[in-house]
Amino acid sequence: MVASSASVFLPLYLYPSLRRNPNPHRHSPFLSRIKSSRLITVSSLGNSGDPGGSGSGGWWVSPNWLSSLARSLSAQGDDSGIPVANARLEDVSDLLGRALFLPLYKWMLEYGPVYRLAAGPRDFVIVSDPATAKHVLQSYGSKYAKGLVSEVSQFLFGSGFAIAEGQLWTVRRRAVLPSLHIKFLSVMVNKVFCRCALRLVEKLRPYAINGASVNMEEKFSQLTLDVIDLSLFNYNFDSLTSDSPVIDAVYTALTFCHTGRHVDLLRKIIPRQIKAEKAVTIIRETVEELIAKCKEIVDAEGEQINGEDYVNDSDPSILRFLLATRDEDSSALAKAQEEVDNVLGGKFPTYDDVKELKYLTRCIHESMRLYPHPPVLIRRALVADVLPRNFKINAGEDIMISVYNIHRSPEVWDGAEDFMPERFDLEGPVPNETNTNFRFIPFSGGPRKCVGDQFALLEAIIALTIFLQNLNFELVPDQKIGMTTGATIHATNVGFFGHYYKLFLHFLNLIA
Ligand code: HEM
Repeated sequence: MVASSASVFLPLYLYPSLRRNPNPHRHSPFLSRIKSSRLITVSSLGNSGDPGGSGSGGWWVSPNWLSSLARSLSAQGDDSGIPVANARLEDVSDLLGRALFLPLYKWMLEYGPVYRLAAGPRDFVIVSDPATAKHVLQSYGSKYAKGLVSEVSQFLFGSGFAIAEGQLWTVRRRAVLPSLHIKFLSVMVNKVFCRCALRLVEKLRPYAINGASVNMEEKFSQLTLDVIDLSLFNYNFDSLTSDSPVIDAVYTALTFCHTGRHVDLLRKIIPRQIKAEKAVTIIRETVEELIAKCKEIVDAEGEQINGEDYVNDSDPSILRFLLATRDEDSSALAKAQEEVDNVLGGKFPTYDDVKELKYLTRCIHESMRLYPHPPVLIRRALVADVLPRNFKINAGEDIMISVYNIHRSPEVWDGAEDFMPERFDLEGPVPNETNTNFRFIPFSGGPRKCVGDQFALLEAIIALTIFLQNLNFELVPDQKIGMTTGATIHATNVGFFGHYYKLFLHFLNLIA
């Protein structure tokens, strides 16, 4: 029998940033009104002395202009049947400046699982209902496209796979899928996942010995970058032990993408834009170099892979997690740690061991349910459509599927806010969009579902296993940990407060 002491985890996140963009298909009279009026900017919304108040104190527009606008729009013959959310200024500053998904959740409770939101000169239909999400995600290509996400990410990714549409995307998806086959993943476990996780444990060991606290969000991000670089490109950025110009460039580009101010003419003048341009050049050059290197290896090896080795695209999984903050989460991780000790008895995890780490795997799923890494998915209607609840959608309309809302909706889950790994049957299949009927969609669903889901889940399981074998984590008390949106979800207050943990060495007590 094995006994152990404990600590805990939860997720990290990645997702596209949003940017408003005029919809040419609807409401053009209002658009031109908005463009010509001196509207307050998003950043000034957050610094208001009178948010949502009477309109005194220097506001150029009524504090409730969004709601008025939305109502005027629906009065103009909107027969969609979709309720319009009454957005106030303070909500909108949250929406655009901070954790995008939090006001969306509030409005779901008020207006139901499908509602319309006027976010400045653009309106979105927000979807928080599994059946509607399924309809939209599965109709990619025939009725829906990526739309806005592709437009705003072009600066960073060009016509890269994740944002490409049409034939270009089809060809790339067919080419990439086979490369994430099971044979590749099983090799990754030992060669990359274990290696990178152990390297991080070694970095953390002095903290555990000295009782110093550590910002774990930062460490997990570095670990992920290392894993991706080494596994996908066979390239060692070693971001855990050195400052890499490429990693710097990635951060710079992503931050710039989040703020979303890319006006072509200004790129050569404004220092921040010049810096972002340089960062993108570094990334492109590095990636081109890596691709050339990979091509050489493939040509030299000429390896053939059997069809049955390929990862099934409809399988689910997950990436990684943060340390949890609540009592029930701590006890869940203590249980996961006990499972790790029992199953492995201190040896390194292998690909086959992962099947036995059932509880730990469900902890990861549960953390992905509560903290989905892209909390929203964006689509644009290619044609007019009718959604499952009989709501009508016009061609060109933007839809935001709130994964966060679906995952936390009291209509969808019992005890939606609670961390309960056992809600996913330990003996059943790992949850995915298919076997939960789109109630659980951390990796999206339909044709544009994540291709790295298996990779991500394996990485998370192996990393967490190795951490739990070696370390105990205890959250430094009284930290204000919040969430915000960027190119990835971030914890707020990190840097001074937030996500600091005290580490302790974990001793495996083998009792005969
Ligand atoms: C926890 C980790 C991850 C999460 C939560 C995640 C989530 C997602 C989601 C939600 C999408 C679909 C977006 C949409 O429907 O608009 C997506 C797409 C994609 N993901 Fe992931 N992902 C993760 C890790 C990975 C990894 C490790 C890889 C590569 C090994 C990867 C590669 C991709 C690619 C290439 C696409 C685009 C697929 C397409 O457009 O056809 N992801 N991811």
